[in-house]
Amino acid sequence: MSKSWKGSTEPDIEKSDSFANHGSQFSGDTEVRTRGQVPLKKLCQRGYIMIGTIPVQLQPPYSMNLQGSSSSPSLNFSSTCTEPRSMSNPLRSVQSNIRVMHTNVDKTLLPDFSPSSVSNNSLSPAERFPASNISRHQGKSSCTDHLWKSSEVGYVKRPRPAQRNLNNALAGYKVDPADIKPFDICFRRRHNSGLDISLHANTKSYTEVQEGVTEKIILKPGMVLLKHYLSHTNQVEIVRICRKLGQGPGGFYQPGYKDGAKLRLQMMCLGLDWDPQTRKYGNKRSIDGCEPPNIPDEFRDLAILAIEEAQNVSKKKFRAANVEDVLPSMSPDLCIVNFYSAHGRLGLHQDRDESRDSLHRGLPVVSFSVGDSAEFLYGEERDLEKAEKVVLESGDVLIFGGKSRFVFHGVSCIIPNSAPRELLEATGLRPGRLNLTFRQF
Ligand SMILES: O=C(O)CCC(=O)C(=O)O
Ligand SMILES: [Fe+2]
Repeated sequence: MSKSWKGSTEPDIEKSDSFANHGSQFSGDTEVRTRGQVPLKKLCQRGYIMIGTIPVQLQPPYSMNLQGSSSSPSLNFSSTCTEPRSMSNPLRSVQSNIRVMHTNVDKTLLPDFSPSSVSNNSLSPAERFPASNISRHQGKSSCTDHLWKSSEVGYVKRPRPAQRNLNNALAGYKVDPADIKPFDICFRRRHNSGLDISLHANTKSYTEVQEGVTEKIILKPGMVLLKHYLSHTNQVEIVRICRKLGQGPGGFYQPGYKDGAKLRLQMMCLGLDWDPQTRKYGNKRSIDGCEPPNIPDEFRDLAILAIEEAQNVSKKKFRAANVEDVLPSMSPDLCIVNFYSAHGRLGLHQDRDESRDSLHRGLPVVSFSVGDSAEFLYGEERDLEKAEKVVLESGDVLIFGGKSRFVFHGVSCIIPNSAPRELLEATGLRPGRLNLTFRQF
């Protein structure tokens, strides 16, 4: 998303109590973000003293980056999501056209709607991300904190906070360990499903709510909803992989804005990092210098197949000589993964932080929903009164490109206890919703 979304109009943001102490962890100036070694003299200028050869930080944040708009009109969703909703689809048999995802993982939210964000993209992709930088790293993390290691079961050992802070300070990054502590989207005792699932007491079974051929709904030209497109196997793998990546270097964290407000979700970027403060993409994230994990091939393949499916239905509907004019193809090179807990939301926004070329061509955003359902709003204007509403359920894929690339959209609420029972039993997923949005920079 061009997370402008999450930015300025975000109604669900909460002010961090610890803003005074931690706000600038996210908003260092460009010097602070300088990659590689920071000259010791500069460290001292920034509030470090030297003890022997070790620079020690005296104060938290030096400079707050307050440039640009940090606030915007607040939009209040009048949420009605208090009850589980009945799922709309009748019983169907499992669709066959979705590949079962492989289990090998090659190691590996959000935008701005202000018109100015497009002008931020005035450089070509090549200028902003030279080819050498945009290629994904293979296997190894280049996180400044080289002590992070994945264990076989997918958990990570991290260095102690003091060591981590020192490493990052030396490398020019400022990290508040509280903001990057590993976030596990699943309950740890996943095999004790009786205990876990009791927290989702009203969950429905797939067999009650879906299974079957994908229902394809054209919401607007270029905007297609594929109901129940992701198979159970796909969804389980998505949870499993996101869980693992989310706890490693470059994994989930709760992002914040320049003004210290926090987004009401956990976010992780794959392929390229998206910075909610600058609304720009980059190869490393500014909080701790970690490179985003690669987009797993399985995810990419599913996203591409979903676009083809949406193109097929669009072609029929609009009798287009060239379906690319209605809904262009896209090869994802970045993915923003959001985990919304029960109270997660996302304000109305447009996704427009991708490259000028990508936006100009209307290359689509592909959005996967897994877990609890969400009330999703969309419309031509940033106006809640005029917005249309659709419920996105676990397994749904939403695609918006072409003329709908700049549609305003947001999540007004997460519907409690609406995740499929089998998914929870297979994964131990916590209450909440996993959303993956794929784009091409
Ligand atoms: O969670 C969703 O369905 C929407 C996410 C979104 O709009 C974004 O990440 O830009
Ligand atoms: Fe978005």
